[in-house]
Amino acid sequence: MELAGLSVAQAITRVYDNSKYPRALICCGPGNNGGDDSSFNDNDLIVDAIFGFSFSGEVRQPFGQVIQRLKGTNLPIVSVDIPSAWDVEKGNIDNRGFTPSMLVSLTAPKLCAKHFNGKHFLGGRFVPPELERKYELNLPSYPGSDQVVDITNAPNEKL
Ligand SMILES: NC(=O)C1=CN([C@@H]2O[C@H](COP(=O)(O)OP(=O)(O)OC[C@H]3O[C@@H](n4cnc5c(N)ncnc54)[C@H](O)[C@@H]3O)[C@@H](O)[C@H]2O)[C@H](O)CC1
Repeated sequence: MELAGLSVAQAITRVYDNSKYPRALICCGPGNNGGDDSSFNDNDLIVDAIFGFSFSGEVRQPFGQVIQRLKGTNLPIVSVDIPSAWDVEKGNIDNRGFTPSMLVSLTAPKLCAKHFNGKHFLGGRFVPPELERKYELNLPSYPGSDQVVDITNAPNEKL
């Protein structure tokens, strides 16, 4: 989990210069995808760590209010693993969620990432090679000791 968090931080600093975006609001949910909450005011960027791959169905309260606020914001949103309220496989069905500016997929992109066209990083550099082979994950190479790899222009069928 710490390595996943490091990946997210590294991906954000690649795209959002810390001098221009010094304050980030981290929106966290009840599962492993997050664990914190704060105010929307006085921030430059929002990190959406509300729901990850165990999200299903329609958003239950009190999270519905948070998703509505995120739908209305003009601030850039960086989603962790899954844009919250998106169907994990089908994406933003019935426009229930928002479209983030950037997505940091962890371990491997989930099917919903096929419906995302913004800046896309892969993080979570902790998959043992034998598991990668067993599940035919076909993960891209991480440069040097980087914790993230930019997969914005990677063809969907290769992920
Ligand atoms: N397991 C791994 O290999 C790794 C996972 N990582 C991160 O963990 C999340 C998945 O975590 P998990 O706890 O399984 O699920 P969520 O974070 O999605 O939280 C589930 C949480 O949400 C509630 N919930 C589900 N549906 C709804 C709904 N419709 N409305 C309201 N609330 C809902 C549910 O009850 C639970 O409380 C994964 O995506 C990664 O971000 C890391 O990558 C490390 C490796």
